[in-house]
Amino acid sequence: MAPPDNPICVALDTTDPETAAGLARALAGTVGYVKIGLEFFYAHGRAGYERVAEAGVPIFLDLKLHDIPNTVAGGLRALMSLDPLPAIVNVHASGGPAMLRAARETVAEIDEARRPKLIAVTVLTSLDVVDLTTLGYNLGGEDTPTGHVLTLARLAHDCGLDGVVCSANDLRALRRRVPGPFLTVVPGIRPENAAHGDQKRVATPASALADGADILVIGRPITRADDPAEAARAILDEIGSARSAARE
Ligand SMILES: O=C(O)c1cc(=O)[nH]c(=O)n1[C@@H]1O[C@H](COP(=O)(O)O)[C@@H](O)[C@H]1O
Repeated sequence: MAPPDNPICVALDTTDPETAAGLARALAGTVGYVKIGLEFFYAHGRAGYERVAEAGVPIFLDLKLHDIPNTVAGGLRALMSLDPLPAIVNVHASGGPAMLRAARETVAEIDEARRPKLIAVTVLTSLDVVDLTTLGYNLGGEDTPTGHVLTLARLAHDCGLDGVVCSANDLRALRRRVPGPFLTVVPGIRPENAAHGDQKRVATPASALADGADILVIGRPITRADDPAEAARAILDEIGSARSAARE
């Protein structure tokens, strides 16, 4: 799968439809995707989605489905009647192999040219090794969640999914150990000096791309800026400068 031309995906985490649609319009032409998540979709559903879609920016519909296979398939099938279809949809890899295959079969009902990419969330970027241990995961003495991310990524790959959501910290191991092409969508992105907020496993845009990210999911550092389009352009410039420096 070829990496997208513009890797920036902006998370429109708001319940205000004017704000979401206004951001999508302001960012059109500057970013590759916008992301609609739980907050906005629970508040405004299809109508809100269609309003954001009017800006013409491809949409990552981030609803992180996680349930029994039949329910996830039913939920995804309902989403496959959205117009326009999202470019990307996701489920939780920890829903297990039967659920992942059911999800894959459901999106495959759409013809290949229009079919949304289906990706799986591995370990949330808000969780660190202490959280995973609290949740009862045996990390085999490792001090990062990467081993668990790899297990879930291989599972998603073997079930026919198009890629994963993971942290930048997992990318090098993932690129070595999971065969490509496999889309890597990476949240927890923070430009130098930006507040981390609730994110625990973070990286700068340039380092995430250097380590193999295809898409960078960025919310608050762009949406809370005085001028979101300018903030997105500054991140693209930073990425461009880092790439030129790496080539020299
Ligand atoms: O699936 C996601 O997009 C996601 C997965 C993950 O592990 N971590 C994560 O932060 N996200 C999403 O990425 C966005 C990050 O937003 P900011 O922290 O504001 O940049 C939010 O919309 C999260 O829901």
